[in-house]
Formats: sequence, C-alpha cells, structure tokens
Amino acid sequence: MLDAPRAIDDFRSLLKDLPGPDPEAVAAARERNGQLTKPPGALGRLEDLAIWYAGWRGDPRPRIERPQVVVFAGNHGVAARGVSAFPADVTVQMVANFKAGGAAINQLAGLAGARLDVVALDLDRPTADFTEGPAMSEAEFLAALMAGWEAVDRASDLLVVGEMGIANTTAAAAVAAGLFGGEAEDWVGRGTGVDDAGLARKREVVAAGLARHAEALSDPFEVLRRLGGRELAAMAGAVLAARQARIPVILDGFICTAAVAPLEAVRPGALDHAVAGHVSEEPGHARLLARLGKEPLLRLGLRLGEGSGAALAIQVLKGALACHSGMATFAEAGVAEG
Ligand SMILES: Cc1cc2ncn([C@H]3O[C@H](COP(=O)(O)O)[C@@H](O)[C@H]3O)c2cc1C
Ligand SMILES: O=C(O)c1cccnc1
Repeated sequence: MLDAPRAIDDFRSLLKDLPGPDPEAVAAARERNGQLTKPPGALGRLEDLAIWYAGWRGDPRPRIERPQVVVFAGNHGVAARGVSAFPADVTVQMVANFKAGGAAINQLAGLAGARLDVVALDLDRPTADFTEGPAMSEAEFLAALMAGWEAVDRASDLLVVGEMGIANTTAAAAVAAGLFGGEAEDWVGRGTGVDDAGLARKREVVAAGLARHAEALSDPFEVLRRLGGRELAAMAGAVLAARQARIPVILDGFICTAAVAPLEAVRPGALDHAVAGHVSEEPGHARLLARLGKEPLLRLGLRLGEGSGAALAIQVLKGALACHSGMATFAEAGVAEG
C-alpha cells in the first residue's frame, strides 16, 4: 500500500487498493448487539451505526474518544460573477472568527468534544473562474489534495470535514452536475441566500462551466480540478486519508458531499467509511445523497456548511456507541429474553 502520495496519480492509485472494515469486529459487534437488553432492533439506525463504526475501528465494543473536525477554507474566481449573497472577503474574515472561537462550528465541535483544526488554503489567490478555464492548475490541485491528506490526525477516531469559501455552493453544484449529469438548475440553490437574479446568474455560471469543460467530465478527478476549489479538493484528500487509516467519517452538507463524490465516482464503495450527518436545505444535497446511496442522520434545515451538521451528528454516533458499548446483556442483567 502506498504510504504518502506525491502526485495526482498516487491519489488515483490509492483508490484501487482501499482497506475495508474488519469482518471479525463486524460479526462480534452484531452478536453483541443481539444480546443487549432491548427488543431486537429497538434502537433502529443506532444499531447499524454502532456495528458500522465497530467494523471500521476493528473493535467490537468501541467508544469515540478523539474526534477531529477540520475546516478547510478557499476562495473562488467565480465569486466575482455575483453568485453569492456575501462578498469574497467573508472567507478570510470567517477564518479569523473560527480561530477566535466565534463561529457555529466552534460551538458544535466543542459540544461534541472534538478537536477543531482550521486550514486556510491560499486565500489571497482565488481559484481561476471556471467559466474561463480550469479552476486549479494540476500543481494547485495536488497541493490542495495534499493539504487535506496531511490535515488528518491518524490518532483520531472520527473525522468531520467542513469548509468555508464564498461562492463554493456554485463550485459544488458544478462538480455535482459534472459528475452526475443533469441540468445546472438541478444542482443550483440559493446558498447564502441569493435573490432570484443571483440564482439565475448561478445557473448561467454553472452551465457555462459545464460547457467549457465538457470534454473532460468523464474523469471525476478532472471534474474536481476544473470545477471545484481548493477546500473541496482538500476535503477529498482528507476523506481518502481517513479511509486509509480506517477512520470513520461523518459527511456534512452539499459542498462537503460534492467534494468527496468524485472518490465514489472513481471507485464505488470509496465512501463506505462515511455516513451522511445531515441533509441540508440546499436542494442539490438530497439529490447528491440519493446518488451516493446515503441516508442522512439529521434533517434540520441547516444551510451553513463549516462541518456544522456533521459535528452535531457526532453526538448521534456517540449515542449509538454509548448504548452499544455500555449496555448490559440479557445474561449480565438477569433480564428475561423474549
Ligand atoms: C458569515 C458566513 C458564514 C458562513 N459559514 C459557512 N458559510 C457557507 O456559505 C458559503 C457558501 O455559500 P455561497 O455559495 O452562497 O457563497 C460557504 O462559505 C459556506 O461554508 C458561510 C457564509 C457566510 C456569509
Ligand atoms: O449544504 C451546505 O453545505 C451549505 C448550504 C448553504 C450554504 N453553505 C453550505
């Protein structure tokens, strides 16, 4: 197995040889689940979640002790096209806010007991406008993938990746459309809250990007390089690093899901170590999750990003494991089985 990737092709190679869950831990966790003091299946999806997590950690009775949240930030050339309700300066301002502890993700990561890392990616150098050319050169794309790869603490036992980047719902819509087809309007939403004219501009920008890069859309990595952004590429690199280290992942909203979808498009099953933390208000998100076959844990009408919905969902997973690993069996408790 490749240790440290150095080229874009190394990331492609990694996808050919992915570690899977430990079948013995899955079997032992399933058996334990069947012995716990509750009617069979009474904890619903929490039971599946606990068994899934146990398999990836290779431990039939695990707990989450070291969750990590990483927020990647990047700027986008298409921001100049009036596709966001906020100016591009907000990206760097929010990075300062993350560092000062003032953003939603600070509160939610703190509540979940997660370490929070913030990785700002060349904020003074926005990506190129993807309607005019590739958003990133190959060198820039590789640097962003590597930044994600390197941001993952291999000693953590759960990963959430979040993002900050004004105009990145436009990039995410373009990536989703590039991967899965359909019209621009199928994937474009209001993001930070653009008005009808802004929404129309977003559709035009995404359609123009798809037309400009039409010949390259059969390659999911090229879709991400040409239509994505640095923080999206970094999220993909981080989620691949987590897979290699058998660290389970909770996915966040539309942008996060679009960023990692190329991995699944290259290699079906590449996201088996990831669950969808929530479904966001951005209409493309539900569509994307359906394409990936992922059922969200929460539906709260969030449309924030930053990793916020996924960070909240850490507590659902912690709940699943508290029950799975902490409950007594029928034999231990002297409770009669049905
Ligand atoms: C203050 C503020 C905090 C945010 N935190 C996340 N986003 C979210 O909004 C942006 C995407 O929406 P659009 O494509 O419409 O620009 C991303 O930065 C995303 O993470 C924020 C946006 C704002 C304004
Ligand atoms: O779903 C998301 O991730 C999202 C939606 C709107 C704005 N920012 C992020």
